[in-house]
Amino acid sequence: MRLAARSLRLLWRTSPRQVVSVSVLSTASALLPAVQVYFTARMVQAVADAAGRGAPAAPALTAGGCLAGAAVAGHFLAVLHDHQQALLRSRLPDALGLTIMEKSARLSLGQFEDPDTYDRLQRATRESAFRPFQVLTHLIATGSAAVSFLAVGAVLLGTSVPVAVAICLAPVPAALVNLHFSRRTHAVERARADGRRRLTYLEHLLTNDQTYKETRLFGLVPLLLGRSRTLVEGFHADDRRIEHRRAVFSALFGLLSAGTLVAAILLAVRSALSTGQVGVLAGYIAGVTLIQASVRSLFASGVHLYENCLFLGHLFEFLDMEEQPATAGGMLPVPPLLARGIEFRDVRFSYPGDERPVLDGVSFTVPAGSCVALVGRNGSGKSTLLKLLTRFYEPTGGSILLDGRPLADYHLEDLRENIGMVFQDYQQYEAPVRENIGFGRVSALDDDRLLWQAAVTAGAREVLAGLPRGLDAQLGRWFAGGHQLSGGQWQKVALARAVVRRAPVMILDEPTAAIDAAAEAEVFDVLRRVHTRATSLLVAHRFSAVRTADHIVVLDGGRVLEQGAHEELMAAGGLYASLFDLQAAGYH
Ligand SMILES: Nc1ncnc2c1ncn2[C@@H]1O[C@H](COP(=O)(O)OP(=O)(O)OP(=O)(O)O)[C@@H](O)[C@H]1O
Repeated sequence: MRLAARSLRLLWRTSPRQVVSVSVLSTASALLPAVQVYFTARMVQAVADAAGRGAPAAPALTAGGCLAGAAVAGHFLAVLHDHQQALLRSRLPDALGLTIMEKSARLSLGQFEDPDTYDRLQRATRESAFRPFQVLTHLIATGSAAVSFLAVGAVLLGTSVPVAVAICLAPVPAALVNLHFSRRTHAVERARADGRRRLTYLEHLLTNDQTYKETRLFGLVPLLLGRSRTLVEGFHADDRRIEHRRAVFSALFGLLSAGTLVAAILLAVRSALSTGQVGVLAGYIAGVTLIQASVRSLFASGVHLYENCLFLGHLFEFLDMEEQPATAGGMLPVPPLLARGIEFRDVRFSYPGDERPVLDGVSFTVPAGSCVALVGRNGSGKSTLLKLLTRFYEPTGGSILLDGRPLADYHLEDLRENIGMVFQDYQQYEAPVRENIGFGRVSALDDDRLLWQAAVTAGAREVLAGLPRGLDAQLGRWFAGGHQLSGGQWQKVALARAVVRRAPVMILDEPTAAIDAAAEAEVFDVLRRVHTRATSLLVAHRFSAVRTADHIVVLDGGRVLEQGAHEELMAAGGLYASLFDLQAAGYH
């Protein structure tokens, strides 16, 4: 009931007008069977009286007219009902899709990196497309069936109470069978969350332009299709088993109601034969059929309502997920220029649900206005450190200080607004160049001069110059007229996006990995000249990039192994020197 009430609230918020009209129209339609029974009995009796005893024909015609009127009203009510229902059906999935997007926007990166969130998100997305609408439909069907049942029951009350009771109880066993199988279906669907996720991933691999080349070149398509088929067939085999058993049990128990119906009709015929009241018999036959139908519909829609509410629980489970706690921070604004810089003080970190320390007492300083490079083997914790600096995660120990104050003292949104960042896995927005750069500073989306400046600083001048519509050229292949850039060109655009922010803190995670060596040197040169006052943290594997930094910190296994200027580290002959020599040897 709680779920049904919550579903109704959800529907109400989406389209209050349609919810009211569909409910009113359904209730009105539900009263029609009682009207039908009443006037059928009146009409048949009046016809019998007119034919047998010469009574006037007018009452028969009036009752017939009312019956016809009820039929016409029923027709219009059905048309209106279908119209309102169609409006609701077309509106609901999109509105709920938006609700899911809004909720997703409030979740943390930690939640997004957790497979459990994906299970919930996927179930919520799947269910939101049609379940709330079905909840409403079945709720209305249940209500309408109850109204019909009571109304027809009231008309029939004068006939036979025991038969009416028997008719009402007959469908109960079949309904219980259905209830049992609804629970089974729900349990099975819940247990296959992992399989569903795998199937979605396989679908992504097989239907995505970015995965096309690898999957075709490595000949993975038959393998991936085979795996998808196995999963789908497994799901269908389970569903088939449940549905077969549901059908067999429903058929067996349904016989009970059919038997009762036959018995009730025989009773009615016998009683009419003894009293001669054919009108009552006609009303009785119509009523028995209608009451049987409404009781069956009451239980069937009740069971469906229950089933849909269970599934809709998935949507609520997602909507109820705890929201990003990190938004709770201090109110301190970030200064337009750092005075002291950034200090990592004994920073420790493990990912949620994983005991292993990824950062184990990291301490170093990025003095204001300087550029510090983070170097280390794959998996040494460089990107994780950046996730902490941007407060996508909180350190499990130690602290990060910005101008001497813990990060948590700053307003989270303000902190992020004051960081210009190029991510290792930066986005390639299927949007015009203007937005690909301007998303770094939404207020500058229409400021062509600023966007061009950022493009020039990031070495993307030629990229733009080569596009027919300049800033307004669409990028990517998803939408009409799009231009596909090369990997390096995309990266320059991503760099421009970070530059346009004009932030006091710049974080560059492999910002030039895809850019050719000549362009890389130029990019760093311009960056240093333009961003003389920004405090920067640079992660790079290429030593040509690392050498441009003022200070270098070498991470290994989540600890600072060594740090200093390039020459100092080379002289020390440690990991840095050996990695540098290894890379230099590659060029000889
Ligand atoms: N979301 C995550 N959940 C659990 N463990 C993670 C997650 N992201 C990274 N790790 C683990 O944390 C460790 C450090 O990863 P990180 O990405 O910080 O390394 P990195 O130094 O940036 O590596 P690379 O040079 O390959 O980019 C790795 O062992 C990785 O498996």
